[in-house]
Amino acid sequence: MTSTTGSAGPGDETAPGDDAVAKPRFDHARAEAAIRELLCAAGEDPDREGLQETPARVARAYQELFAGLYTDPDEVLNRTFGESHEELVLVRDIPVYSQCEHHLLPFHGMAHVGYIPNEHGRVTGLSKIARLVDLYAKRPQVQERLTSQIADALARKLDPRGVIVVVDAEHLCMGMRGVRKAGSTTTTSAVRGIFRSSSSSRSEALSLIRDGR
Ligand SMILES: Nc1nc2c(ncn2[C@@H]2O[C@H](COP(=O)(O)OP(=O)(O)OP(=O)(O)O)[C@@H](O)[C@H]2O)c(=O)[nH]1
Ligand SMILES: [Zn+2]
Repeated sequence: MTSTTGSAGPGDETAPGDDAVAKPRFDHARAEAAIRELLCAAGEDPDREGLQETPARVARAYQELFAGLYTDPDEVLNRTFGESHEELVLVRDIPVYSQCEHHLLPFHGMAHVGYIPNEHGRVTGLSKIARLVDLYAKRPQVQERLTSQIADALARKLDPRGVIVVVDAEHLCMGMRGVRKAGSTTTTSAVRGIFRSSSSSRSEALSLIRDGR
């Protein structure tokens, strides 16, 4: 099994029993110590009653929020099946919760993912598309990279005629701090194949994404 993240990344250790390829995993003890240290740095007392279990809780939360670092995207898309459908398949309004890699604050919104299968009609289960979005969202991210990683994984595994991905999201680092523009949203798109070369295919998909018709 190959790792998705190469050699760099948090918890960069070999999982027990996997001596063939170094597979990164979340280092819970290290994360817990770091959260305790952060509380100290903020002038808090990590031993006061309300905070005693916080480092362990936050470490568990981050293990979940960064779970996408430890899953191979190719595994998610390994199960495909033949279905003679050579028109658009579009999954709209997939909820996205990610963390901006600059501030480790959430950005959240919706992803819309469409593709046109190739002439062999290889399609994937609809849930696998939502799993793919989750996998790339659950890691320190920027919205542009999230969008293109989803498109590239689908292009690589399904060899479709085209892929279109649109993500609309609000970044809390722009709302609750810094420039404080709560409610502003960012839209990113990535198009591959026919959606790049044909403006009419792209417009049709975009209007389905926006209006459902
Ligand atoms: N392009 C892009 N920028 C992002 C994303 N998430 C956060 N940012 C931006 O990353 C930038 C980081 O800017 P810096 O100047 O290094 O950090 P900063 O001083 O905290 O910036 P401010 O947020 O402006 O206070 C900010 O402009 C954020 O709005 C993202 O997904 N894509
Ligand atoms: Zn940010």
